Amino acid sequence: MNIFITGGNGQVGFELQRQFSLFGNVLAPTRHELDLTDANAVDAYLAEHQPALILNAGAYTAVDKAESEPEQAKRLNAELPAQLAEYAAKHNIPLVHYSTDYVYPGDGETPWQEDSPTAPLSVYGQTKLEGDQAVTQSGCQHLIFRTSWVYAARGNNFMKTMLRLGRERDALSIVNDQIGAPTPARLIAQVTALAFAPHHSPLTTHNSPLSIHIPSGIYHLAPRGETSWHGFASEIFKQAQVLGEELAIQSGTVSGIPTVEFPTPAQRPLNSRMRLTKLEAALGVTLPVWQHQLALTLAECCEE
Ligand SMILES: NC(=O)C1=CN([C@@H]2O[C@H](COP(=O)(O)OP(=O)(O)OC[C@H]3O[C@@H](n4cnc5c(N)ncnc54)[C@H](OP(=O)(O)O)[C@@H]3O)[C@@H](O)[C@H]2O)C=CC1
Ligand SMILES: Cc1cn([C@H]2C[C@H](O)[C@@H](COP(=O)(O)OP(=O)(O)O[C@H]3O[C@@H](C)C(=O)[C@@H](O)[C@H]3O)O2)c(=O)[nH]c1=O
Ligand SMILES: [Mg+2]
Repeated sequence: MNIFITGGNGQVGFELQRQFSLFGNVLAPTRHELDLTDANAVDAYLAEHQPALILNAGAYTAVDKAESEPEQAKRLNAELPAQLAEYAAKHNIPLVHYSTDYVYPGDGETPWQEDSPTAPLSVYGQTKLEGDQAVTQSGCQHLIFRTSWVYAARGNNFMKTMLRLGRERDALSIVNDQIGAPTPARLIAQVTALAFAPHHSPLTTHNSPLSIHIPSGIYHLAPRGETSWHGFASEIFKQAQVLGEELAIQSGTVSGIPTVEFPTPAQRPLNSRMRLTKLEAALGVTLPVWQHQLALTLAECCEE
């Protein structure tokens, strides 16, 4: 059975390749093998490989650049998921899709729920929302995991930017009024796999490893707890130092600044808090706290 992973070289897609290789034959074409902006090529790929499951981790994730490349962002973030969902509905196969805290307006301090009103502040957020809506409306079996602040030992992310800057500089200013939860790509892939692998007992009827065993819908997926980007950066430096990283910066010397002092092309939400109870209840799990998840990820990239 073929499992088609888009964006398999990205942060989430790579970890999905690890987890789902137990469940079937993983197909994860690189951008040279399959250009996801080419709708005809995607159709031809689907027709040739007849996947039994699609995990859509491909996306346009350059938040600032999306402001000046809205068409490209829309193709990857809105039209591609619509196309995959249409295929999934027609062939009665499940689709997993990934979404973002940037679909929410970011006001207030109350954690968002999956059915909270959306109001994206950026092109990236708007195109991601259109993707979510297309998947929801397609009628296919689906899971949409809304996650936030994704990082991993490989790929481009805030943690790796901070490790690089922390080696080069002895002072940094980081925004302290955007609040959310940093999520390791590996946690996202583990949780995705759990949604496909129910506990078996000899008394239960066999479930296919390629069918979803929780209701279709949107689920928030992040670790427990909350912090700011400044808090995340400070914790990265504190933990990296303990692991023996040679840093020019001390965790205590990172200055916190308001968003208005760090102008960027795209506006980002101040409140990215997300309630996690829907996912925890559906899967029967307790999500781990973000600090311990950071330790696991840092150990991977700070180890000599
Ligand atoms: N990163 C984050 O902080 C967050 C991400 N998400 C969502 O999670 C999902 C996964 O994100 P993440 O793993 O971080 O993203 P990455 O940017 O790490 O990976 C995206 C993948 O898509 C591929 N891709 C992009 N354009 C094309 C194209 N034209 N043809 C073929 N492949 C293409 C990239 O290929 P290549 O490797 O060649 O560039 C890459 O493998 C996305 O839906 C994202 O919106 C949600 C919340 C936070
Ligand atoms: C490098 C740097 C960033 N910042 C700020 C800018 C921004 O508000 C915050 C994080 O920077 P980033 O560029 O990593 O942020 P960004 O790329 O917007 O991260 C987002 O990516 C998309 C794909 C998502 O879906 C979101 O969940 C979120 O993870 O830190 C500083 O304050 N100082 C700095 O030196
Ligand atoms: Mg980024």
